[in-house]
Amino acid sequence: METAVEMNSISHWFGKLQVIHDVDLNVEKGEIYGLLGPSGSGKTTLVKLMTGLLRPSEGVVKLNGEKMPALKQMKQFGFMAQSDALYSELTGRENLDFFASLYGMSRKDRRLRMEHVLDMVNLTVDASRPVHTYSGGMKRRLSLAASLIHEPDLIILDEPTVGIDPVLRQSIWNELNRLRDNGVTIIVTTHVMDEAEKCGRLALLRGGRMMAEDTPFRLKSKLEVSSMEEVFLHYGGGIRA
Ligand SMILES: Nc1ncnc2c1ncn2[C@@H]1O[C@H](COP(=O)(O)OP(=O)(O)OP(=O)(O)O)[C@@H](O)[C@H]1O
Repeated sequence: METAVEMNSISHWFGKLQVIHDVDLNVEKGEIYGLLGPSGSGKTTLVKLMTGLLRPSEGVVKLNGEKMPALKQMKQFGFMAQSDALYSELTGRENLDFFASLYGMSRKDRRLRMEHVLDMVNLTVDASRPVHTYSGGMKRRLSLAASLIHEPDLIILDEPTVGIDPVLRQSIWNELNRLRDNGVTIIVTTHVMDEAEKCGRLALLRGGRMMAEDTPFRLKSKLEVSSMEEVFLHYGGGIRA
């Protein structure tokens, strides 16, 4: 198996506060890897460290075997942050066109790809409206579409389905599974249990520490419990950091 993301002995401090404690993590190419943990456990910080948005105080991050930060790698992944980086005066389609242009896609590729990702997130009908008229969920969906516009082979999604209704959430997960089947690596942070259940492997975080890492099935069977909720409570709620 080839490794998409490798984190070795990662620790991170904000000032005097240590928020990540000696994390080792490997994400294989073509898997859906989840980071599950309560609020403040370090999920966003970890994904920012992966993407090179933050440099770790200690340790090494590699993307596709290359030490970060590396410009080439930074162009090759899609990142959907928690806060939407959209232009509210522009329409949905204009926003996507802008992001596509950053990646140097040709006009024709851009048009085809835009329509595809708009359809995927069910925004085709609303694509000509300015983003300031969108609901929170619509903005999230547009952000997701923007992170996929250049067909990246690694996508990192920070709580992608917050504010998205269950039907659409299901359709987004269908699309993520389809991308995975085509060899795309997906890293997703979540604190929603049914979403965690859909990941191939999961890392459970608590207080910036990796408490456990395995498939959802094995995490449950090791603890002899039947739900992810119980796993989450065992590692997240039952142990004080
Ligand atoms: N720029 C920063 N400066 C100082 N402390 C920070 C900064 N960013 C995050 N932190 C702290 O680091 C810890 C981890 O935060 P992080 O955002 O990574 O958690 P999270 O698991 O993503 O939480 P949530 O689910 O609420 O988004 C928290 O204690 C947070 O207050």
